[in-house]
Amino acid sequence: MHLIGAGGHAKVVLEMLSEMGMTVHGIWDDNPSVKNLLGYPVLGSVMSLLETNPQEVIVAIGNNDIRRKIALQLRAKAACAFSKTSSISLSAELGGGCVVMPNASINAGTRCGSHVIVNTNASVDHDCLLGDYVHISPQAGIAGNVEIGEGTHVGIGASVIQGLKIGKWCVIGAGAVVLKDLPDYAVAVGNPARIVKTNRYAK
Ligand SMILES: CC(=O)SCCNC(=O)CCNC(=O)[C@H](O)C(C)(C)COP(=O)(O)OP(=O)(O)OC[C@H]1O[C@@H](n2cnc3c(N)ncnc32)[C@H](O)[C@@H]1OP(=O)(O)O
Repeated sequence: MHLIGAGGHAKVVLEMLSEMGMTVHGIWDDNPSVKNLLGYPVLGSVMSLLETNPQEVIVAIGNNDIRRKIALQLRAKAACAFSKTSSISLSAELGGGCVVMPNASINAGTRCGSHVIVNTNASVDHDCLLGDYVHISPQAGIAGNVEIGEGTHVGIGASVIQGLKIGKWCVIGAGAVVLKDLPDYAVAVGNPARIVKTNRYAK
């Protein structure tokens, strides 16, 4: 197993992989000034890893758009990482590359696409649908039957009430309380959440 990314998010993922008893063969990052992660050496750039045709990789980068760009270049199996303190329903379905952090919950009937992050203490309740590259930040709460489109970032401590449809590549600000559907690319903040701008970087 190889780990792409050597930042803070990767550090938490690395600890979870070690808890799971997985052997990490190498850590790779495009920032040459990062030399090691938790005592593991950083071996080189992402491209230098991809040229070796690795068998199994986890893209441990918190930024949804960067994670997507790297994931699209992968031919290797995208591995998942789960904290032993996370709670994932047996009826939930997760795609490749998903990461579920300590004390996060994913309840019955929820389906996550690929490379989804459910961060520390976040709660995704029953029958939700999370698109590829979604990131649910620490302490965020997603009620039942919520649909969240590809690449959307739900900020730390935000809440989304039941049954809503959130578009793709949205950003929901820290602590926002979302009471209505949001269109694609919306950046929404506050309680109740209001759209303040458009997220253009991923268009
Ligand atoms: C383990 C980890 O670390 S996971 C990472 C967790 N990180 C997060 O959850 C970060 C979430 N990001 C935010 O909340 C950001 O503030 C964003 C993305 C919503 C907006 O950031 P920017 O695009 O830089 O916008 P900017 O800071 O210019 O804010 C625009 C307006 O919205 C307001 N605003 C921004 N964020 C919020 C917020 N969370 N709640 C209320 N108002 C907010 C600003 O005060 C500003 O208002 P003004 O125009 O009246 O001055």
